[in-house]
Amino acid sequence: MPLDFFQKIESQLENKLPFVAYRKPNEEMVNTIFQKDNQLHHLHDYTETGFVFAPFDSDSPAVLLKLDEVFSSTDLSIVTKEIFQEHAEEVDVEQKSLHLNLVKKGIAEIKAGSFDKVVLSRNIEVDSETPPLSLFKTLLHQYKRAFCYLWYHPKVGLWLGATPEILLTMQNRQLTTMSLAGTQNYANDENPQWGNKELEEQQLVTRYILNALNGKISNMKQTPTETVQAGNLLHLRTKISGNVRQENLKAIIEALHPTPAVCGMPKLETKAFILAEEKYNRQFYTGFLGELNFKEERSRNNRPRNTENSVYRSISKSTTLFVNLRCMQVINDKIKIYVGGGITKDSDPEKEWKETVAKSKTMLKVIIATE
Ligand SMILES: C=C(O[C@H]1C=CC=C(C(=O)O)[C@@H]1O)C(=O)O
Repeated sequence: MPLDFFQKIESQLENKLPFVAYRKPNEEMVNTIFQKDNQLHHLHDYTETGFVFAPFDSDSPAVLLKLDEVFSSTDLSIVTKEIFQEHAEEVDVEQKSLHLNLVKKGIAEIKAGSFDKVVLSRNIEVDSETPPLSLFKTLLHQYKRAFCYLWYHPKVGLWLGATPEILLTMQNRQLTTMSLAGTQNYANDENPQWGNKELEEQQLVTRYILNALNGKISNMKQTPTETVQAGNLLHLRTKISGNVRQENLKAIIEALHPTPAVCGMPKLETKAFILAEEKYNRQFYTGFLGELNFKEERSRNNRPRNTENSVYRSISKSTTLFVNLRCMQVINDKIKIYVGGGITKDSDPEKEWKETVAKSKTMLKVIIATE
């Protein structure tokens, strides 16, 4: 029953117990995973089963929620205010100048040959006393094509988001991932045009992924690059798939994360630059989250009728991880929204600032509509 569904989440939150509620892109089903105690479990080798919540910096541990109680509902009939009225934009002069300087530093390093691309970010603090569950309902209502989630652990914090980016899905040995980068505002144009900066920025991510997976997967395929909508924005996307040679999820995730869609190229140099130069801690923004080694039961019907059904049931493992973008963190009566963008030699600092402003609207609009 719909009422019970949200009431259960509410009481888990009141009891300060860990949980996640989420809906996958273009699906109806909202899933919840509850942990029965407040223990903090860390991930060790990716052979575990549970819901993973990993930070940007893989030198910090990823959190694993145990599947103590799992339930789902499709019939939620969520009604929230239709949002998307534009609101007057206040420019935070100090934030803007800090971000422009950071971007200029990044461009200077690229021009000096230190790296090819770096993703630079910032966070925006907003006052809000809106209950997180109400924010989550608005997310569900507004962003049907995104992975929408509300994640909570009393020892870690509370995060929400509506991300357009898959890190990877793995069903038995079949892997899919994507290269998502390049941004422009959505303007209801059937044939949006992309500039060279965006095309190159996205191609660089595709090349990185193909290279990272080289030797690890066979039968590698990539789709033609397409434009995809994410809320008020458009991005360029190429899907990449193949068969994993040796089932080693840890090695594949370590090869992919963080991709140049959220970090840079080369990985180590740009990660060091980000950690040193961004004057705040990204924590779980640009990390990843999702189902790890979930067991799915499949039954096959094309067998003789009079044989035991159970013989033809097989258990398969599936992992579905999303990159934590378009997200926010609730800290008492404050909300932090996290945004960033890919910087290349052709970046214009003013445009990069505007891109982060545009990206921040994905979450800002949710806060405004829910108040
Ligand atoms: C880093 C973010 O977006 C990434 C994903 C898509 C497009 C991006 C870009 O155009 O810069 C970023 O690589 C963010 O939303 O904070």
